[in-house]
Amino acid sequence: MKIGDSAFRTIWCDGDSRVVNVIDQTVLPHRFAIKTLHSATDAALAIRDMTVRGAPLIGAAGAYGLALAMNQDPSDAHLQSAFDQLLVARPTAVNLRWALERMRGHLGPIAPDRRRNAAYAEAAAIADEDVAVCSALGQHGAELIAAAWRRTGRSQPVNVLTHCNAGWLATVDWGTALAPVYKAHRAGVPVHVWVDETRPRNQGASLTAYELGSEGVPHTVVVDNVGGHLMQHGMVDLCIVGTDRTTRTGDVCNKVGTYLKALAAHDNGVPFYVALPASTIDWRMRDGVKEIPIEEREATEVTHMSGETAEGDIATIRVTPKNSPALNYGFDVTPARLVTGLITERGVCAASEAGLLSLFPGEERAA
Ligand SMILES: CSC[C@H]1O[C@H](OP(=O)(O)O)[C@H](O)[C@@H]1O
Repeated sequence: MKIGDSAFRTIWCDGDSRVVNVIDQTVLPHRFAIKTLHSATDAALAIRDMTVRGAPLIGAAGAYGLALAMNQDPSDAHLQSAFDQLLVARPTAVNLRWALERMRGHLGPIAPDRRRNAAYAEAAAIADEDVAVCSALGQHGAELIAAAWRRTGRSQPVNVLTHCNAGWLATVDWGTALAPVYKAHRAGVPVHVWVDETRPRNQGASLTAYELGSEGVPHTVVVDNVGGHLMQHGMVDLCIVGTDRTTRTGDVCNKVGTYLKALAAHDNGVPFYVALPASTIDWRMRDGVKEIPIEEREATEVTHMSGETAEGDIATIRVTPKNSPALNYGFDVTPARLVTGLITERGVCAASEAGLLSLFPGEERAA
């Protein structure tokens, strides 16, 4: 997507030097900085510290992390050790395992002395596919927004509520939950987005607002807990969120707080959609609440906040008493019964095994 007059992806390879560049998302929106990755360790740290974040982007970063590993040492042992190091960088987004397993499966049969070029090519293919897939799901989702606009008699903008950041910064480009918003906006459908700030890392306030502002999409940043009030007062036409892992039965794991938005939407008859590429479906799992690993991050993400001072400096402050413990679960699971539909690159389906298999036949074997 565009930043100013320049088009960007979130991750790209400098072909000559074989290093990997990423937008440093820890300093947005106050700074725009590029971080260069030279090794699998750099990639693992970038995933772990959320320099790069968002399920599809985490997958692409893992893939390029293995390419960087093959650039250093293409041996079987290093392929496996880099795979293991990258896999544990963050536990919830299934895209990381999906991308690493795809890369290892592709590289394993190749002679070590021919792995480097093959690794960069496969990582680039994963990135390019993500762009195409998110563009396609954006088109399917845009039709839902256009239908909502028609239901208003084309008399007012469509109000979409989203949680966290599932925009182009969470993918290689376009995004998942925001891809339909961008496609609708560019097609002339008036849309306004309620942006959940999304404590504690504030991906909504810092990243979603930044993206929407750069694209000229009207939006309003709101505190996480106002969503239910907005829905009670008819101020939300539909919710669209992303996901880090969706089970074959349609249970959705997403940034913590998503489940509470889904409950409020269900209680107020507001359609609740989840946008996801196939790489986010975990066909091995059936019960999201029981099976999906929920990342627990450092308590300091809750007890402290970072931002820009009046002087333009980036500062971090404590927002809790020094001796108050804090608990920081990063995700929660929304049961399929609360999900109106899943927006995928192949179309929109019910949040159910039958719905997913109607779009992705042949996955029965993973039952
Ligand atoms: C398109 S996946 C976006 C997904 O990832 C975010 O989590 P995090 O920022 O911690 O990587 C959040 O769950 C988003 O919905």
